[in-house]
Amino acid sequence: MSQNYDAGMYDSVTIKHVGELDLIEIERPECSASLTLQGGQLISYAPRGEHPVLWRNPDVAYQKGEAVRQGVPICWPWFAFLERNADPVRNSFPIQEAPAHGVARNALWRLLSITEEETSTAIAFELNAEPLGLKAVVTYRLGAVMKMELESFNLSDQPKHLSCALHTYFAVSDIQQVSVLDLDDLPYIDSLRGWSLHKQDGPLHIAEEVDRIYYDTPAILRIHDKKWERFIVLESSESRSAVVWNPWIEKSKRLSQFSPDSYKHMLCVETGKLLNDYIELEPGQSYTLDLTLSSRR
Ligand SMILES: O=P(O)(O)OC[C@H]1O[C@H](O)[C@H](O)[C@@H](O)[C@@H]1O
Repeated sequence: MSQNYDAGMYDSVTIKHVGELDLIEIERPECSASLTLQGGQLISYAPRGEHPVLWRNPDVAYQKGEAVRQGVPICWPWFAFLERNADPVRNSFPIQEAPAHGVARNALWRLLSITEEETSTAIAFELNAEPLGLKAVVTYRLGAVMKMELESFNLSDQPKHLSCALHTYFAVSDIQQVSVLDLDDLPYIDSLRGWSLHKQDGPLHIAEEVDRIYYDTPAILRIHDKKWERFIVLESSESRSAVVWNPWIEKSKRLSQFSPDSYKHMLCVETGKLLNDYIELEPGQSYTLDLTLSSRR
């Protein structure tokens, strides 16, 4: 690893070079996981003895400067195309040709700390986005559950408004066997139907391309997987919006690092601060978005 770091200091941590990136691998009695400094990203996570919570993409490229389509890419400090964001977010970043999903996921973050705790390993990364007047720190706690916190800091002397998403690729047995619970009655924007507003009726079953932003989401969302007889539970005390995305057949053909059949084995539920649920930061202020993932019978 290019950064000053001695893997030998930690029982649960090893470093592996894959493609062009270094992966930090965690093996503990409670779980296995891997992370990379690029994107400050969690790449894999599986509680011991269980199906992985995060999808393992067989086509993933570990290339410098290219987002890794797996795990939890961090979309920050805006989600999707900047021009699709609320006015205060757009106005905070008066830049030409803003990259989709912000600047964090392709950038090299700095390792801040690794701490071995009694039942988890904690790892923190920092991204100094000085030109945007911002800094981000992400902290992961990897144990029988996965806890992460994404802190955004306003380093500038102007108020800043930002959006973000924890673009989580979940592993599913078979996309036709899963449903997303806890969305009933919620409003959502459907980006595949001209960004029109709709209302969810019952659990969400995926049987075609889906790309939606749900509002007013509760603190807990669940993905029910009938075949694997499990619920993945997403908990966030701060997020009130979430994207649900599956590219299905046609869009899969246009995606990088994605096999034609991969849509059957993944589902993105992206806990976030999106559209009008954006983050407001006064100069010097910070904000923490939290997410806990667990797998239950
Ligand atoms: O291909 P990417 O830039 O990684 O984006 C992948 C997907 O991210 C989100 O889920 C968006 O809602 C989708 O519209 C987009 O296709």
